[in-house]
Amino acid sequence: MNIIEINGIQKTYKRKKALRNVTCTIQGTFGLLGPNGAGKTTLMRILATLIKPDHGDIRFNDEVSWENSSRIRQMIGYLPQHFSLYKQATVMECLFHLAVLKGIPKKQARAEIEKLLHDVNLVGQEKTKMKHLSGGMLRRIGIAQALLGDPPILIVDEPTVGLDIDERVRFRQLLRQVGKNRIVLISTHIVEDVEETCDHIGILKDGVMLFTGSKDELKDIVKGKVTEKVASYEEVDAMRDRIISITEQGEYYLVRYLDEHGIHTVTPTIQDAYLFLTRNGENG
Ligand SMILES: Nc1ncnc2c1ncn2[C@@H]1O[C@H](COP(=O)(O)OP(=O)(O)OP(=O)(O)O)[C@@H](O)[C@H]1O
Repeated sequence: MNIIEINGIQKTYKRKKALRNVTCTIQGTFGLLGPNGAGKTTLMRILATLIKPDHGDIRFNDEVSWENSSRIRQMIGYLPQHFSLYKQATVMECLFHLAVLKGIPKKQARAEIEKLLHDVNLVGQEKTKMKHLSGGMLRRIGIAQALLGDPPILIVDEPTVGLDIDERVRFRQLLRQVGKNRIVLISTHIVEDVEETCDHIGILKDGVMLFTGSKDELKDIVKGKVTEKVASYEEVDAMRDRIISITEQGEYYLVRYLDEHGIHTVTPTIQDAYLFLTRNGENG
């Protein structure tokens, strides 16, 4: 099984510490979840070999060092947060150009692009100009270009930002499907992205990796610590630092909140655990 081992990565911009001694293992479909400014894009860009860390090392399958960037680049497909290329070109022209840049022989490129367009459900759009694609279609073309050359690692930064609900659902399904036979690393601040797409989760805040593990392991952290009750406006106000969600019920509110000593606890979700960790720091 493919595996990326990240060991003691640090990165500072001027005086801002963006990553502090990040150590973790990435395999399967891995969702990197964190609030704005957590350091997600910095870690993605380091993994995509676009920037270098100040300290630490990364290895792929225990053999290839990330310092061998030309070898690593051949193994990575990368979809940055803002992907929009060659607006005047057609889908086929754009993908063909990128395939040639990736070193795919011209004779093979067309057949590979046709297969990828099938995989991302965009058959029939070969002649559509890039500027006429919807946000969701553009993200799917982004995945197709990242998969040119069939890399064993796919890195996707903030995959569903700017997509409508339908497109989000379809895009998450696509990521699941392409993650069947490669590492897919997704960075996001949207809990549903990792919930529906990833088997493994990492939670990053202020440059510190607070958690890595499975979805069940994450939920276990808040087992017995999530409660629901009907409360008045005054009660809601008093507990506002611990609230996860509020639903209006006539004059009252159904409040879901974190309570270490809760009596009537409910089954925790990934969102509960994420809020617990990012509000409280390491291990709560
Ligand atoms: N080129 C840069 N120069 C200076 N500071 C930077 C630079 N890039 C990022 N930072 C800072 O480093 C920290 C981490 O940024 P990063 O973009 O990696 O976080 P993020 O989790 O991806 O956040 P977002 O979701 O908002 O993009 C932030 O405080 C950011 O302001």
